[in-house]
Amino acid sequence: MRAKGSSGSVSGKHRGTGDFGKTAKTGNSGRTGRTGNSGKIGNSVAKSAPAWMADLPVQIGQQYEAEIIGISHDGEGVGRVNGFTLFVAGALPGERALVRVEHLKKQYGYAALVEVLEVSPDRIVPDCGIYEECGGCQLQHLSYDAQLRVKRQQVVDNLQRIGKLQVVGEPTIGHPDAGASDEGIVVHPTLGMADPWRYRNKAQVPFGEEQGGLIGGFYAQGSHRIINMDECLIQHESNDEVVARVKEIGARLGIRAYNEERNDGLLRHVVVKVGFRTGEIMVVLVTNGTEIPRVAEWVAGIRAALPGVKSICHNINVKQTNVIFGDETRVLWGSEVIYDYIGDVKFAISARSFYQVNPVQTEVLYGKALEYAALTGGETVVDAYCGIGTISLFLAQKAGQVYGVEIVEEAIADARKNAELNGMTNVHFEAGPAEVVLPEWTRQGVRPDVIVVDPPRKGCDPALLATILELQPRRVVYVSCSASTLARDLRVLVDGGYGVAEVTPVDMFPHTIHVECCSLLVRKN
Ligand SMILES: C[S@@+](CC[C@H](N)C(=O)[O-])C[C@H]1O[C@@H](n2cnc3c(N)ncnc32)[C@H](O)[C@@H]1O
Repeated sequence: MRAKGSSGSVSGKHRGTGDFGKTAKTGNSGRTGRTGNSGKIGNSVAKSAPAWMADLPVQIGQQYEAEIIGISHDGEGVGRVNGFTLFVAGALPGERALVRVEHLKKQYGYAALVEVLEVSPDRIVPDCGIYEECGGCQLQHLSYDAQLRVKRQQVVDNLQRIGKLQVVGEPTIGHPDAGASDEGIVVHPTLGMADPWRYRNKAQVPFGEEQGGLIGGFYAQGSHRIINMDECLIQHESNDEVVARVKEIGARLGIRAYNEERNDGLLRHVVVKVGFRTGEIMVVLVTNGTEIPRVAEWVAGIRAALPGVKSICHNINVKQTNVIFGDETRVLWGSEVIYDYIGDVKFAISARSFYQVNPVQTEVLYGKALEYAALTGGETVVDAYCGIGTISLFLAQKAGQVYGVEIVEEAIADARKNAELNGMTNVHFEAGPAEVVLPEWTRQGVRPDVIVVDPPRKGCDPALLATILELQPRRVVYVSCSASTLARDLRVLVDGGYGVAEVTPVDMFPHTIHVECCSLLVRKN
């Protein structure tokens, strides 16, 4: 394909915007002409470029027409030019686009989207006014239906490419065990949200100053520069409301924001948590200092903002770090915790405790895990990587005995408190690495009928998978936030005698590229 001239400075995340006819120009790219001066950028880079670069079919600074054939795990369009792969932020599958190469590796490169020449029917104008600057969402320029399709396809691709697993064409409805054969895995359509907005129950907003005024919002992509934000469309409305009120009160009281470079100023972050089912709100002011001036006025102002405020806390973080919380949290007013429910299970949420951020979809995900576990009341279940015990307690409602293991001691303390809160006595929690604790339980005679795993992105420890294969539970339910490590681990379990009955992707984070999955494996013999 013929190289086109460079159009000059196009930078940032370009996602064609505006009214899409046959072609669309990029959002803030300025000059997007298809011809122009290709000299300077290409030539200056070429002088210092390594020798292998000259042999590639594309060159830095040059423009090309690319066919966009997929979407990467970072949400960039995957483009092909003369058989070479270019990642193009803002381009969508099915599009043809004019792109300018910015960075090259031996096997692939990165290009800026200059102009969309053939627009995908799934492209939409993002609803959010700050989508271009903010790194929070990656897929707002793709219709929600298409997002769900793309997420399912990512799971399928990973199962096939990494797991070397066979996926049957279109999902079928049947008994969960029906697919536990060699015929192939059923990957269901992604379970999405009826209303995929305002789903987050937690906001963590950094504060700064602009022209002497207090601002709060998000960090511009790849930097620690704070951009002011009035609303975030994936946050619960009350979180936006609290942040606005904190800005107002801070400005009125002349509070200085923390400056990371100079390590001075007071207000660092405001963290807001809201219980979707209870309506209870917690506000945490994180400061660089032990005292908040005129604290009573803060408390009164925040309480007046929303009737649901049940807890106002002060976290002290005097370290020169970008870690949000410091070690000490004080209650300024109200309760130390707020409460929320997942299904019928009640959870206490403190300033520091982990809690799933999309409670609506958490119920969908755990509901799927419960369905796949097929509990009848007497089973022994192990929940490995259990966090604060959310899945354990959800399953304990239908199981004989549940054992939960988690490496973070504080999370296990929360899990025990939550079991007590719900009067559940058939759960046992232990802190430690799952790959060490599960073999210990085995030595003590624990024989699980079902093992549920919900590991971090890196997937299950090989020793844990080996123990599962030794224990041979009838069912393994694998909850995953990374399709690639899921595929790798499923291959190990399949080689060890399990059939993958089915996989259900669940959209926990609409408009972002992330996808969670719940998979059912059934022992073959
Ligand atoms: C994806 S989270 C799952 C949390 C929980 N199941 C939930 O839904 O809230 C993964 C958890 O695994 C824990 N973890 C990481 N490595 C671990 C290990 N080797 N053994 C046990 N837990 C581990 C992390 O601390 C984290 O809480």
